[in-house]
Amino acid sequence: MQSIQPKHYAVLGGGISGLAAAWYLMRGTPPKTKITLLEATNRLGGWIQTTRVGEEQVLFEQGPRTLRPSGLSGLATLDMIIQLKLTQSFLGIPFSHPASKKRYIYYPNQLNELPSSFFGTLTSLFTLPVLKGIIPGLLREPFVPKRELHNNDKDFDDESIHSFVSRRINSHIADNMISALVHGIYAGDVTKLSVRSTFPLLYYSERKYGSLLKAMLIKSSKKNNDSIIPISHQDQILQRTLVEQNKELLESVQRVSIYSFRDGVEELVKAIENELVASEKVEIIRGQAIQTIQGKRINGIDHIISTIPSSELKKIVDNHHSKSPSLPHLDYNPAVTVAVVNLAYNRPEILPVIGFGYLIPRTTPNNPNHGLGVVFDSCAMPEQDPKAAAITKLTVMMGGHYYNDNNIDMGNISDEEILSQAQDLVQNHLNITAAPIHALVRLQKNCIPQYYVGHYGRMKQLHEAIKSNGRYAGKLSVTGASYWGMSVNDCVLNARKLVENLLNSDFEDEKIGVTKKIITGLERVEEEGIHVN
Ligand SMILES: C=Cc1c2[nH]c(c1C)Cc1[nH]c(c(CCC(=O)O)c1C)Cc1[nH]c(c(C)c1CCC(=O)O)Cc1[nH]c(c(C)c1C=C)C2
Repeated sequence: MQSIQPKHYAVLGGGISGLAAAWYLMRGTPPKTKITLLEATNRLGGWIQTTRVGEEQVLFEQGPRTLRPSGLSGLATLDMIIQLKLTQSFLGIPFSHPASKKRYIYYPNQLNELPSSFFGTLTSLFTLPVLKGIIPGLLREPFVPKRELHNNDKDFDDESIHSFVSRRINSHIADNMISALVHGIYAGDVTKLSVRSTFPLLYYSERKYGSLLKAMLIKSSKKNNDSIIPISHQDQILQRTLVEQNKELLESVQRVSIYSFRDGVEELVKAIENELVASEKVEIIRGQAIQTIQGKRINGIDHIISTIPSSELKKIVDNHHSKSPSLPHLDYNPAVTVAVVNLAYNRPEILPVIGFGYLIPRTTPNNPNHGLGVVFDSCAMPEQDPKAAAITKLTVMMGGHYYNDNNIDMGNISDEEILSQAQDLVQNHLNITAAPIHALVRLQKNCIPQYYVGHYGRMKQLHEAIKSNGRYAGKLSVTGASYWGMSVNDCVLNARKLVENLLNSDFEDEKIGVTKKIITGLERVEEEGIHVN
């Protein structure tokens, strides 16, 4: 990464995307560069939040609790972790560990263990109520015709996850297994989320091979190195570079399925924050929400990277006097609120099963508290609680799309009420009647953006609109969970690529004399669209 003229960058938002963008700018720019990170609240990290409570200092994760080392985005985060010297604190869980292998679905009134091996799969295909009808569905799948492209509009070729799975397998699987999975990642509604943007592997398997099973078989043959999901040239180069630079670490994490740190995921936030605070280039301004970014040059700032939710960006880019929005689609997708309740019990064996946890599909009857799932935290990382070896820790997650669908305003519901809902849920599902020794309630407001059907097409139009907007072209770029992937890994990778693109475009402009490329942060749309047929 290289840039010539020192510039002043503003990064809006102090969640993981904003922190990562500021950190990559700090490392890639010349000495006199100024980087101002603006965060509306008084804390950094967004929904990554780790808290220790009580005398035993029990660790509670109120946001993401583990990261995955796999894929290019996993590699980007690992690379960052090495640079931040966080490897000493690294806690990896191998694939063979129950917290990796054993996941459950609560349906209709019992825990169904999901298959984790081929032989496991065979037996559960016949026995699990949640997988009823999967055998005829899978036998039929290779013969289901590929969906026609309508009006030849490749950008808006899309459907809901529910419609895709019902069409190719059957609606029982979509309603039960897949709706549960969607609760465990997006806290979202399987009938509204875009298959193309949330499960691109399914979407591109059909587009490329005409069938999910055919795609799986072709991919499992060792001769085939083609990726099903299109990979840009930039990503291929980055992948090769990161593998080359981190060979040793990659070898050591080969068997790791998920990981965190001794003091939880927030260690990553703190490590980035510490380096930013120590840098002369960086100023962090907290507790101040930015009101507007109109005007040619805002207080001498050359470029703004917005990582705040797109609906918040809309409020500050739109000119209140004009009727049409300055930039399209920024507030199209809603985000969902998740009630996260951490519970600790002073008994080691309170759970009926061991594993990662369980998910609750939309079809589970009797779900008055809008439960999405429960994580069995103490199964995964007991090392995080050295002073409380004999405890059981759970995290109950409730709400998500249910709050939006039922117009529930959680602002009026007290923490005591939310805690009592979570206790009610674990009593009904897990038969836990004991009182917890510690409990923590956090309403994570609008924490997960929902990529509704047509998201790809809208992002392409947004990309074009930023590029052609006289006010914002070359001065504003966007990244963060609102646009393209909401996992921690996605946020880190997308921030890295945006900063690399920005700095390379400055370099080309000033050194080589070519016309500066306008970077929006949504460059991925240019590559991906051409692969749809
Ligand atoms: C019950 C609700 C939720 C659980 N986790 C989340 C919710 C809403 C949030 C969440 N889960 C994942 C992500 C993205 C990746 C990340 O940042 O780590 C987010 C925001 C990952 C994830 N969780 C599950 C799956 C299958 C995935 C995708 C990839 C992976 O395998 O890691 C399953 C799962 N989530 C929860 C439970 C109890 C569960 C399975 C039993 C909790």
